[in-house]
Amino acid sequence: MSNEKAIDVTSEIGKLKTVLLHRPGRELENITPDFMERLLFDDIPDLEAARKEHDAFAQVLKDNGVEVLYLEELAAESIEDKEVRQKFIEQFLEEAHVSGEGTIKALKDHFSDLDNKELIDTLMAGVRKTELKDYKAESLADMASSDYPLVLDPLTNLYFTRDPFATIGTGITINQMRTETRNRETIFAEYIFKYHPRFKDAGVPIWLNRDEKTSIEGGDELVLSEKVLAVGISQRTDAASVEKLAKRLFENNESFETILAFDIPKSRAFMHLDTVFTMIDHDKFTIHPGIEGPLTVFSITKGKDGDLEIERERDTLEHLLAKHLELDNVELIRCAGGDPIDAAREQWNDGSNTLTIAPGEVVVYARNHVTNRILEEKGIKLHKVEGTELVRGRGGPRCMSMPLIREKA
Ligand SMILES: NC(=O)NCCC[C@H](N)C(=O)O
Repeated sequence: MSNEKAIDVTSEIGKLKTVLLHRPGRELENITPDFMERLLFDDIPDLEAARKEHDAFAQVLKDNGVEVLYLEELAAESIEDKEVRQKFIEQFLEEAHVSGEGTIKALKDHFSDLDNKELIDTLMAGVRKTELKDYKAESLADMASSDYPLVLDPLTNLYFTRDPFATIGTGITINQMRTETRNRETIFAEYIFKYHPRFKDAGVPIWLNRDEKTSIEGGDELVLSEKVLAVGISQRTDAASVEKLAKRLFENNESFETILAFDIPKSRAFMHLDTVFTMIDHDKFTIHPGIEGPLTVFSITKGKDGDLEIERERDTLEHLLAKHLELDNVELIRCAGGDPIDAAREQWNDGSNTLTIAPGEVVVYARNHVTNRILEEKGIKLHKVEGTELVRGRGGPRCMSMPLIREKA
């Protein structure tokens, strides 16, 4: 590789160079109505249609000069060493709480026939009881009856690559996720940054790791500029994680000077900050009007002796963003223009969740036509993609992408 850094993201809007995606896999075919809520889905997607939509999304990125990397490929390339592969399987099964010696043995036999890519796809998809041949009950845990049809749960949310780890500057946070169902997603990041040839010797700092006691998810982590981050305190991210992140960044001399903590309502519709607020140009942001009333913003800066200086911002969001980003003005573009019915409908379908691929140029779901028309009227260039199946997991283009490298904005 050239002298480019492995990770380099100092804004939400600089031209996107390299991005990480996950093509929806068989995990979506292990969602059933009974377990849908726990798996964080609101409906059952059609895998083939979801893949078509996702491929079209990836194509838009490639057509715009973006290098697209796939999580499943990087993960497979990270476990080429036999011992690493073995360790990975052990850790994965342990964290999945697979119990029963017979079950574990049958799963390991099942995996032994698979090459690395097939293994990763299978671990992502989960394993049904009916897939295990030659299964012999050996322990009480194997023998006790259970109606549960899976021996290994699927990781249904992997195509939302934004959340399990997140890039900030030249480093990453490997996230302690809020929910049990998403926590194993971060094992892939652990192995990629430890063992993948592209990343292992690149000295990528890990600002927060997956064993933290408080949670944070990438949808709450927004890099507004080289100096300013916005982090949501949300249904998924604890205030304590924001403080830890601030300390780690300030201690390690990254360029960041201010963290704006956005305290947003804790609800499923607004699960992360990026479901209600994204940056789309130097001075333009999308926002869902539903959070403007209840929103409180705190600014966190470096205090004395390693302490943090925390202040509650009293100004309007426009003014405080302009002040911290050193701009004369900023414009907030309201989801569906603020119409209470259209805004609620379109935010639910990720109308505020844009992926910016260059200043003033974003990828959006075509279905949010009221918001899209307003963005176009404001001079934003839109790449519209279909998201009828993808949106059933409640995430949009920003949620489905993790930028690894952006040009300076
Ligand atoms: N950044 C995001 O808002 N990601 C969307 C995640 C959706 C997923 N079904 C979840 O509930 O975690």
